[in-house]
Amino acid sequence: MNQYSIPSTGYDVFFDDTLAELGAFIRTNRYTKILILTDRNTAIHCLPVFQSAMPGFEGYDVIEVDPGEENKNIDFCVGIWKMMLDFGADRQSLMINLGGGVVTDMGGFAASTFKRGIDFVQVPTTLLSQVDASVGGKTGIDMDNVKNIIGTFAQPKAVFIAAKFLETLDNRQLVSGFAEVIKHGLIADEAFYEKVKGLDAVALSLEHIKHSVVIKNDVVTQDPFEKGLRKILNFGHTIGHAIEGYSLANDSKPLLHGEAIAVGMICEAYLAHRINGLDDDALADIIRTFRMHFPDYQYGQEIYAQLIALMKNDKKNTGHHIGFALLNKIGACDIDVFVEEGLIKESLDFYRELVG
Ligand SMILES: NC(=O)c1ccc[n+]([C@@H]2O[C@H](COP(=O)([O-])OP(=O)(O)OC[C@H]3O[C@@H](n4cnc5c(N)ncnc54)[C@H](O)[C@@H]3O)[C@@H](O)[C@H]2O)c1
Ligand SMILES: O=C(O)C(=O)C[C@@H](O)[C@H](O)[C@H](O)COP(=O)(O)O
Ligand SMILES: [Zn+2]
Repeated sequence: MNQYSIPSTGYDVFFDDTLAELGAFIRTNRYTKILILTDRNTAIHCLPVFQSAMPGFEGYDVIEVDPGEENKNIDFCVGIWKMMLDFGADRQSLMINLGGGVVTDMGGFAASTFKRGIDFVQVPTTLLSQVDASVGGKTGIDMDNVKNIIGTFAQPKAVFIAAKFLETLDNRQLVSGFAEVIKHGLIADEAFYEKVKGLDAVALSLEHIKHSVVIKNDVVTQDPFEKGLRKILNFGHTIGHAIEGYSLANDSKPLLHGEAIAVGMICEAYLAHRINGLDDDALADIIRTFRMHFPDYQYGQEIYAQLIALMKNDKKNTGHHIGFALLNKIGACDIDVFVEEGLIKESLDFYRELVG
């Protein structure tokens, strides 16, 4: 039985630990073939939960990929497309993406391009994918450490959020997802930010998850193709994605997405303070919050050229100008703020000296 749902852009986001709505969706839609995309970890921890929620439902094939951001690329996508062919998927087939943001992004991309697009649903199993990645229809893969540079806007047929999946998620992954929860408060809802900023990620309740999704969904339903408002969801990501891409290429234990954008949000809060009216207290509060939850990231000035080169691929850029979404206060964010390289480097210095 459905406990709670939110209408999005032509589909619903269901919150339901029993996955009963997913069962009903499958029964009602009579797909010719059902494929479930997992990674190795969600095959172990989440597929059995899915199977026990749907006893007797056996008519599906499973495609399993290696876990992790380093595998969110065209090679794995080709592997997925080949498996879809091998399993005989046609245009009336359904792809169920059962996993974190890597699986929902790459599975959504693979489904939205296979035979020019087949139906897919998102069953997010990490905090990050529940509060952010599964909602809004951004799908994609990375290339040459440039994040999400190939992709589509493609809406799922539904999103099914079962918080019980989080029981097997490790603490580092929970905290990574918490970065996007905090971001949602910072860009759009000061009271929510105040409520969650001091919590432990493991103490987040279903209500916090729902509210975070409501904030994201409110933005993406107003601007599904990121023509304007939706860019606020990218606060922290111009610098954060560059740091994430750099870390993926260079670190033996790369930063997770949430960890990287936490660094990015501190740098971009600094930029907001310098040029967009964010006051001293707000900057200090944001720094305190992220440093309380996230590990410091050490880097030297010698990596700035690589970071700037990565930022030059940001999708919010216009011509040679690097685009940002910057807070003007906690709970409000401006878009299309273009910042020159000298000041971006100053913000990288600011973070480096802060953690140095
Ligand atoms: N499309 C969007 O709007 C959007 C939004 C935010 C982030 N993203 C993308 O999401 C990705 C990050 O997603 P993520 O943080 O979920 O990472 P992830 O998909 O890599 O999952 C993190 C790890 O947890 C494991 N895992 C997943 N569910 C589990 C469970 N229930 N129990 C145990 N282990 C489990 C995975 O196998 C993986 O090792 C990035 O690529 C980021 O760019 C997309
Ligand atoms: O949904 C959005 O829009 C977002 O920007 C959410 C981000 O948290 C997410 O990381 C997204 O994948 C970034 O998209 P990109 O277009 O900057 O690659
Ligand atoms: Zn993000």
